[in-house]
Amino acid sequence: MTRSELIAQIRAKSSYLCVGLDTDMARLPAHLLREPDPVFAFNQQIIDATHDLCVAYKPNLAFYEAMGAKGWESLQKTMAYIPDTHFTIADAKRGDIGNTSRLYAQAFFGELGFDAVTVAPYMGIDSVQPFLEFEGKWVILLALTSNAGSQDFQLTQQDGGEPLFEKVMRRAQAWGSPANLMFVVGATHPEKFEEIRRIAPDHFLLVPGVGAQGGDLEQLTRFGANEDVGLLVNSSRGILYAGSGADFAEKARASAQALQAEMASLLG
Ligand SMILES: O=C(O)c1cc(=O)[nH]c(=O)n1[C@@H]1O[C@H](COP(=O)(O)O)[C@@H](O)[C@H]1O
Repeated sequence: MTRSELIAQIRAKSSYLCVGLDTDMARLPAHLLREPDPVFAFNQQIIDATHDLCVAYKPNLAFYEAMGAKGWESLQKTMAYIPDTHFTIADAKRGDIGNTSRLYAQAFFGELGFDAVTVAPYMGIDSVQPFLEFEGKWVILLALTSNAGSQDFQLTQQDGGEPLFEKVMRRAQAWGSPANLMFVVGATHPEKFEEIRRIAPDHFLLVPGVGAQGGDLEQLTRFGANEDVGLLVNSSRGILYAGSGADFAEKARASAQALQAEMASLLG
């Protein structure tokens, strides 16, 4: 999906919501465990209940890989079920020597057909470039993550006083463009969004950390939105597990709807 197609979807739906498909077997409603593929059955109902409210889906690979070959099958079926109108993100946090990154890119973009993959910047340009070389696909580079451990490296000051995550954002802008590169910035750092927009005014930001991790949608939108909106805000557990019974999909919809309604009002 191109940048302008993504922006058109956001405008049409007044939504920059990404639903995280972190589908955990241990948290599925009991009645679904009788299905031949409970993970896919759950995802199907979540997608049916939320597709008009969101513009993106982000399966987190760990939840599928943990189930071996069966998990991979559930992921393939889920990808085939997500409507073409939606931006799809493989949350895989990959990155390796170029030779290996090329095959990760083939797996997520070629084999599974995702629009985007999350990539760790730690190994530098040649670990990221093979993903960027895929025509029409996106890298979403980890910049400032939502977890407490973001203090350990990302927020440490480099020579010249800038934190490491800012150096990553500045340097990576020479590798890709706003048409194929986004950055991950956690919703748990609302005070950083103003500076981040000075560094990267045009790039989309994938913002996880609202819902279960407590990030504030109003604040991150006020400081993080640009004239194209420029945000994809993810919620996983807050939507998927809003209910735990037979009505889980209705509860998920209500949770997604509350976020979308707030987004619509913030977009004016
Ligand atoms: O890359 C990510 O998506 C990500 C980056 C980050 O800094 N923090 C973060 O929580 N995530 C992912 O975003 C999702 C957040 O899930 P919830 O906290 O349940 O909404 C999980 O799939 C995380 O792996």
